[in-house]
Amino acid sequence: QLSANFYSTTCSNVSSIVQNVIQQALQSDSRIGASLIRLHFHDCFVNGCDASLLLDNNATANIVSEKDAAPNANSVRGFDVVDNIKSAVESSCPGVVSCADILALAAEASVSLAGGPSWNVSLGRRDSRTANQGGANTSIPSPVEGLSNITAKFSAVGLNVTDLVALSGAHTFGRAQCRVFSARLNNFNGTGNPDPTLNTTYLANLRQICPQNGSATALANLDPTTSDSFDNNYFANLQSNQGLLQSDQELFSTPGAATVSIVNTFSSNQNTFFQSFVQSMINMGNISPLTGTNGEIRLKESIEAKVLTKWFFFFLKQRLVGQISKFCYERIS
Ligand code: HEM
Ligand SMILES: [Ca+2]
Ligand SMILES: [Ca+2]
Repeated sequence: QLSANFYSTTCSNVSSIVQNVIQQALQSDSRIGASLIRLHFHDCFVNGCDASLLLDNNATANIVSEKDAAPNANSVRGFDVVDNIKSAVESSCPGVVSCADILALAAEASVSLAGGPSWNVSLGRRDSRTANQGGANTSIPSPVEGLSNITAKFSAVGLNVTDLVALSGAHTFGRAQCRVFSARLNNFNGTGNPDPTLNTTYLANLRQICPQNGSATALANLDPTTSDSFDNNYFANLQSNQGLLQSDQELFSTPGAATVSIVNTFSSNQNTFFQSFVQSMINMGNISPLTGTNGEIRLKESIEAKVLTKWFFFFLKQRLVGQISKFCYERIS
């Protein structure tokens, strides 16, 4: 249903608009690309890729925001850049491009700007009028729930074990807070010892970043070797017991798991990883999108902007629209 040329007549340069805003944002925040691809992931796993994640709490509209679900609260970031992207897209192509497609395009741009593969993003998703906080709590994998549960959560949205390993490769960039992996450092599962699948030098480094009475929100690189580049080093890290999250290391260290040989393949051949990653991003981006006349194209237009449109003050309208900041965070009907 989705198609790469969905906006070819209505917003033909939408990809480059998105890419330019992210390139700008990267100047002051080397982490932002990682944060943006994660938004697409956390959106797609809950009610499909429909920008449900972006809706803010709103009692009158009956929205209980997914942003406050456990996997997202004090964790997902990058909404200000989503704002800037929507704003830039609106000033070239008013009212045409969905927030859900912006998240998909931002994910691709973030990967390619970090040195990873580029691909044609399938487009035509529309935005939800609902959010599902309960769904976000149950459907998004936790880093401590074990490989079989995580595999089941991927399977529930139509993704297989190859998708799981390939997409986990997104942990080749970005950061994680001490609180999501510190259980591995000292008293793993009540053993009184650290996780035995942690490389000892790496363990010592992590203990420095996350001392026992230190800040739970201190940050470690998900990829200790090439922290901001999109490459296949993540898989070599797993082979040397340097996966940061329990869920990362289990892909390689679970005896007999189907994921082990896939990690080995991706570690030995970056091209194979890149090709699989692209295919799996397309698979993830296809999770139950709203299309046709379902959903809406979110845009919080001010009353003034609507009146001005009526009176054909088109340039003024565009300027006004450019000044509204909450584009993707409220449903419009
Ligand atoms: C396989 C199951 C997965 C689990 C359990 C998981 C878990 C996590 C956790 C716990 C964090 C750190 C959050 C924090 O400290 O605030 C994180 C960060 C991240 N995740 Fe995942 N993740 C998974 C899959 C994915 C997938 C499929 C993608 C994208 C395709 C992805 C992309 C990222 C990125 C890029 C970051 C860093 C974000 C930043 O620096 O802002 N993850 N993940
Ligand atoms: Ca969603
Ligand atoms: Ca890397």
